[in-house]
Amino acid sequence: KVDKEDVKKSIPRSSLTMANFHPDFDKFVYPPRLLENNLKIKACIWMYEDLGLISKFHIPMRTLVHFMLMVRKGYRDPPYHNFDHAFSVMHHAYLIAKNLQLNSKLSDLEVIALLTASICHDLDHRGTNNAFQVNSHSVLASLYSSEGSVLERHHFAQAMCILNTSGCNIFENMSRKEYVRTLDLVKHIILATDVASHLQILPQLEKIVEEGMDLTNTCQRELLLALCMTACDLSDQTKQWETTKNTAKLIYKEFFSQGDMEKRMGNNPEIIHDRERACVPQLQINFMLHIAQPVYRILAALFPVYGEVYQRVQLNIGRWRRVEKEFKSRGLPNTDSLDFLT
Ligand SMILES: Cc1nc2ccc(C(=O)N[C@]34C[C@H]5C[C@H](C[C@H](C5)C3)C4)cc2n2c(-c3ccccc3Cl)nnc12
Ligand SMILES: [Mg+2]
Ligand SMILES: [Zn+2]
Repeated sequence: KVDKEDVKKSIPRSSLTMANFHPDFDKFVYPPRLLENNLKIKACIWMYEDLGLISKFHIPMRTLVHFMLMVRKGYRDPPYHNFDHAFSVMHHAYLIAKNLQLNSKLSDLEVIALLTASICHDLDHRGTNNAFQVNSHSVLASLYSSEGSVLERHHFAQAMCILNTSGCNIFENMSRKEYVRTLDLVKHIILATDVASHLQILPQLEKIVEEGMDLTNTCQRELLLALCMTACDLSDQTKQWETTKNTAKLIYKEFFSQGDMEKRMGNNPEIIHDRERACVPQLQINFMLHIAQPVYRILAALFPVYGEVYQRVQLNIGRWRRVEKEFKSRGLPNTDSLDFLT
């Protein structure tokens, strides 16, 4: 007797509608950095499909494929701010949309804007931060420093270039009104990834937690989208220790390279960029306590199902505290020798 289940399992579920990247692919515990590179484009397309966005906005498959290939090409290869980071950020946006049932609280327009902003949010990142653009008088600074969020404005400009490339405009079948609104949302969400901007809206987010969220209010919907985007941008901190540890290695590799360049330019780098002065576990704990943890605490307060994500951030902070003690007890030199990270 051939069991029905066995027959179903034997059918190759290769069609897009039954993607099988991993049994936990749509769970908060899944670390997207584990997915092999040549499946990432297909996974990006699957995430739009699974959220019903391809049919809702009549996105031609060839357009979505061309768009994704152009986005991947639009990333450079610094240690951290590369396409792998963009993919992991988009994956967290997909998890939030799916597991927080955002489509019942936000419009499909807001969901597709969040997903698209996620994969585009660091386009053409050079591995140096906003302060470096200004101090080095980079071309980007000459373009955008008067308005602030120099890099983020460039990332959005790059996303617009891709959408304006023929055959790549995934929003082409939207009404004029929808199209304009979606681009405004993508811009708002990408600009929200400037941590300085996030810190400015933090008091308003705390207020929403105290007073309860009113999603009929457009400002509050846009604050929620900004919060979700920051949660996605920092989502490596919400995975198992291996991911958090590896991300620290990549981020500080990028930070210390910037510090080396600043020294060669005769400028004094921030401690966080100075391989001779930085104590990585301490800096990591500072970042998690003051920037990352509040993000996940607030999102978990607004959406209880997100509590498991907040718990994992807490676990990782505890792990870094243990590492910091180890670091100090061994009197390790403040080099960037993160290899000690067991
Ligand atoms: C692990 C980890 N550590 C991080 C430590 C520090 C900072 C950081 O920007 N600090 C600040 C500290 C003050 C106030 C503002 C503006 C500047 C001055 C610089 C923020 C980011 C960190 N970060 C990010 C990240 C998220 C968004 C953009 C860029 C990055 Cl790198 N993603 N992961 C991490
Ligand atoms: Mg960024
Ligand atoms: Zn980012």
